[in-house]
Amino acid sequence: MKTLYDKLWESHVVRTEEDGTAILYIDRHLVHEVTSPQAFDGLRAAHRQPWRLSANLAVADHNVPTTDRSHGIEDPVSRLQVETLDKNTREYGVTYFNMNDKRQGIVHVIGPEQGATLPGMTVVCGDSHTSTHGAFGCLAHGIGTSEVEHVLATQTLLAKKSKSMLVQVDGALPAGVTAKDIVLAVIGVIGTAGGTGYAIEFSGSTIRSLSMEGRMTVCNMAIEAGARAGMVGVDQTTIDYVKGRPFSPVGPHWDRAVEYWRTLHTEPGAKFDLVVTLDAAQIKPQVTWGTSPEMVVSVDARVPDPDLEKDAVKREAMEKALVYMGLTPNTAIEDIRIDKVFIGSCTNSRIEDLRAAAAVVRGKQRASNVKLAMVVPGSGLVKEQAEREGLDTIFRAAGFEWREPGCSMCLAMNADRLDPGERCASTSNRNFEGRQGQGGRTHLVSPAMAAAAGIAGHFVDVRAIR
Ligand SMILES: CC(C)[C@H](C(=O)O)[C@@H](O)C(=O)O
Ligand code: SF4
Repeated sequence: MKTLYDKLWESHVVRTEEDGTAILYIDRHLVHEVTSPQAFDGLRAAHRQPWRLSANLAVADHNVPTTDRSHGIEDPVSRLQVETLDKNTREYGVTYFNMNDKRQGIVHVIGPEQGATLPGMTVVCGDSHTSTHGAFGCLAHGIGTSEVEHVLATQTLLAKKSKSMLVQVDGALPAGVTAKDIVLAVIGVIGTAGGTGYAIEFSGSTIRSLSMEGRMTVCNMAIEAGARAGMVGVDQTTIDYVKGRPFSPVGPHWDRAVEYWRTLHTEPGAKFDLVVTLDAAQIKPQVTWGTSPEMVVSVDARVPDPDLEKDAVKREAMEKALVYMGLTPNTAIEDIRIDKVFIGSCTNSRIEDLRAAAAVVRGKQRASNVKLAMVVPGSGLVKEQAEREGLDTIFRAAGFEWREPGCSMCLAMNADRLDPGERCASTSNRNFEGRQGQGGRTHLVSPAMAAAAGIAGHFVDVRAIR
């Protein structure tokens, strides 16, 4: 009996050495400006050409401004980064969505949106959140810059098979609880090292009931649980999403593909190295309080007290995090006031996320203590769709800024950032020290929770305002 991971692995192994090192064939290589310059330099130095040009798709996302782009990029570092990708993709003929192309967006949003990510593929990118694409029944993970060069040159990757973990979530998701809350709750249970050495398959009736957007949110954060890859088996939801996208197969190719894709799930009785189960009914909206995604509690809880932690290492980490976050133990999460709101990132910038946030802010006003609330769509196409639905008008009327697509304040490689000491309700995936700007304080939440915090000025339980 095979797991989905076994099937994906076996169908891509070119050769396995005695020590288990394998050469994996790569179907899709996504490229962005941060991790590709040296790879292209290496290719150039070795007088090599990309092995299979059409497997590559490039986009600029991390360094692009989210304000008017018609005059280019002001910051010289970001400008050089993006111009280098412009130049490299032109020189090698790689398909590229430049920053003024409406298909441009965060690499993990545009891959699926374009149908460049298809079930059964191996998908890599020089970016840790490539795990997102596993939502399509893909084996998808991040690679380093030297591996980017290797994939460009050979269309293969050296890899070792991971252990397998099943995260099984069953039951109906309570109102106001989202895919983001599921994955934060999972990380709260297994910890940020819990997935180390594993490929995680997310399964169970709750996961199956999620849209593709929700499944992507869950797989996106598999990396924050320490796993290299996260994945979900293919079902009708997957196939419906993929149909008719620009890079998707058509005609007889489509039919044959669908037939194969339907086999991409774990067989009943297949064994996993580790199984973790969660009851969806027990999951509440989640808010991180610390500087690691595992430092997370439910919105109706309080900031934990390190004095109650028996493990000395953990206690010290908690104390340090609380100092950085400027929080006092036992403060009710709902009493934490915020300065900024960021709705965006490859975790939560898809149409469904923007709809959920807009539903909360509709007809209301940003709190006076919230200096900035920004909504950054994941791609130009998401932006266009949202505008068709009037979501931009709802956000603007509520005092939220409506921006151009990109990574933005998820990691502050562009002009969007927190000032030292500022506290942010953010829909992104990492709350590390300085992640959103030096000295900035990040609380990870779902889009609805971020929107609600922007209106109230502090965290509130979205279940209460529905
Ligand atoms: C810049 C890039 C290499 C990085 C990653 O790998 O994840 C970034 O996207 C992030 O989220 O920290
Ligand atoms: S949105 Fe954030 S997490 Fe995603 S790729 Fe960009 S920087 Fe990385």
